[in-house]
Amino acid sequence: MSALDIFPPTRTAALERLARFIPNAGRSYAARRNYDLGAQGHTGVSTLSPYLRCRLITEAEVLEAVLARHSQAAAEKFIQEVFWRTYWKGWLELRPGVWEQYRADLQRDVDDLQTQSGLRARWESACLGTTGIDCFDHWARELVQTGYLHNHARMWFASIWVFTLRLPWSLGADFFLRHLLDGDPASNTLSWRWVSGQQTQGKTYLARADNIEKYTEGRFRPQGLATHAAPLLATAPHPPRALPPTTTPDPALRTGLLLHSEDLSPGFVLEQIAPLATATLSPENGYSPQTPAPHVADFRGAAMNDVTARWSDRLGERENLTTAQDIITWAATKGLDQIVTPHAPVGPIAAVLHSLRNHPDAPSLIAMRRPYDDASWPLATKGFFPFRKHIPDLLSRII
Ligand SMILES: Cc1cc2nc3c(=O)[nH]c(=O)nc-3n(C[C@H](O)[C@H](O)[C@H](O)COP(=O)(O)OP(=O)(O)OC[C@H]3O[C@@H](n4cnc5c(N)ncnc54)[C@H](O)[C@@H]3O)c2cc1C
Repeated sequence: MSALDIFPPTRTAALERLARFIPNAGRSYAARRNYDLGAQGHTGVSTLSPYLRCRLITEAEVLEAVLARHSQAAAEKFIQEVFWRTYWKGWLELRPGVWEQYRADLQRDVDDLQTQSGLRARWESACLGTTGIDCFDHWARELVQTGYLHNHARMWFASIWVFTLRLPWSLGADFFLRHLLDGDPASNTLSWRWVSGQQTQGKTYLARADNIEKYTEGRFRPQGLATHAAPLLATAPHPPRALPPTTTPDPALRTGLLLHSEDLSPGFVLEQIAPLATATLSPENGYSPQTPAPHVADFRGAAMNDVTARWSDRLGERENLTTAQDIITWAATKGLDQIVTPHAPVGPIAAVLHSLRNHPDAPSLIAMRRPYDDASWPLATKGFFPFRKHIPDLLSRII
């Protein structure tokens, strides 16, 4: 089955998946979430991540549905995992330089692939799943075929990549970003940093054969894994910035709506505006200097078609754009005074919007942040454990 057969890119598919999962979101999730039973057996987890990633369904909707069926205590573990996503998004949003640093490190490592044939051969073998470490090879192929990996497999895979195969962490993060349907600048970059010991200073994650054997129910017991995981060279600390303020649209102005795959639930924007025209923004690959798997762009493109079809009576004419200049031309052609868009967190879409803002001919750009993000992101100043203490309060305020 292809990635898009497993993850149909529609909101209907997301809602059906959520409904199927809800009965298991309580204590059974806590008991089963760490077991990776193979591509056909990811039943202990929700597999909602591709949908949450582009907000075909939102975190608030998922949490609300879970809390309608389970108590907060029973669903504590699942709720915390959703808030891991929220925490990583907020953490990176407060420190956009970490994404820039990753992009620079990655470009350097990709350049090394051109000049160091030994490194290139080891990297290709890891990406093709021909290292001889059976579990690792299996996950490399599962990722390429399905666009998804179980969380525990991601942790083991990243650890083996860094500490056993001794490959640069940024090339591993890039391999994930080019293939995961849920590939995310925040969750992916920061998780790889966490495994390799750069996120929580001095702490690394070591994949152990007995742990892999237990949580794959004996499918694998790899030999020859690294027995030590010394943290990679620590990077300079990144003090958090304040979140930039948001502005509100002026309903009296001629308004265009700009949609993008960072947030495909535009209801909260359409409560405030009646757009004369709508454009969808799909920048040329800004996730990687290398070619991404076609299923990633196909998923995002189809998800965007799904949202524009569902909201068609509210959107006016629709165009597809890729650059800041395209947006300026579109706004001029339609005579727009104001462009309204859901806020795009750190990543390639935010980069296009940033260059639009700096362009002298650009119309005013209003990026609307959700109350969920506004309430939670500023709390991601330290580690997850201080952040976690706020979850009950956040739930009472935003759900
Ligand atoms: C090296 C590495 C790379 C990762 N890269 C990504 C990525 O690019 N995009 C991404 O969405 N997640 C990433 N994760 C986090 C996590 O593995 C996935 O979110 C999870 O496996 C998705 O499966 P699920 O929807 O079945 O999760 P469930 O267990 O059902 O959890 C529900 C939701 O909570 C969120 N979530 C769960 N666990 C985590 C976590 N540890 N960190 C952040 N959010 C979490 C996801 O949105 C997920 O859909 C990464 C983890 C590691 C260790």
